[in-house]
Amino acid sequence: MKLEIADSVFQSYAFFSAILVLKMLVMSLLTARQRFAKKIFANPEDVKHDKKAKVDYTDVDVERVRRAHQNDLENILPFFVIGLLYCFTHPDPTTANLLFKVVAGGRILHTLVYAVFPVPQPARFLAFVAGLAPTVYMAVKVLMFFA
Ligand SMILES: N[C@@H](CCC(=O)N[C@@H](CS)C(=O)NCC(=O)O)C(=O)O
Repeated sequence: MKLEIADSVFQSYAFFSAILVLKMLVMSLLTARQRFAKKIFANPEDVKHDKKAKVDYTDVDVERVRRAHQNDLENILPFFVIGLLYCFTHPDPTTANLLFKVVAGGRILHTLVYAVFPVPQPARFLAFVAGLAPTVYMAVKVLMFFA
C-alpha cells in the first residue's frame, strides 16, 4: 500500500478545514457577544467591576451558543481526523471536494440556524445531517481502505 495524497484532494481538505477552524473560532466571539449583551459571565472575577453583571450558568441565549460550540466539537473534530485519513484513500478529487464542501456548508448552516438566528426544526437537524453523513461516509471508506 502506497501512502500518498493527490495535491488537489489535499488542497481541498486544507481549504475547508481552515474554513471550519475559522468558523469554530467565531463561536467564542458569538459567546462573548451574548455574555456582554446580557451581562452574564462564567467566573466571579469576570463580574467584579460591573454591579449589573452576574455569574449564571443557565441563561438560555448564552447556553444556546455554548451548545452550538459543543456540537461543533462533537462533529468537526472527527471530520478533521477522518477527512485527512480519507485523503490517503485515493478518492476521486471531485467527490472528495464535494464531501468536504458539504461538511463545511452543513456546519456553517448548523451555526446559523442554531446560534445566530434560531430557526424551527428540522432546520438544525438537516444541517447536522449534512455535516454528519459525509463524515460517516468517509469513515467507512477509510475503514474499507485500511482493512
Ligand atoms: N450532543 C448532541 C447529540 C445529537 C446531535 O448532535 N443533534 C443535533 C441535531 S438535532 C443537534 O444539533 N443537537 C443540539 C445540541 O447538540 O445542542 C445533543 O445532545 O443533541
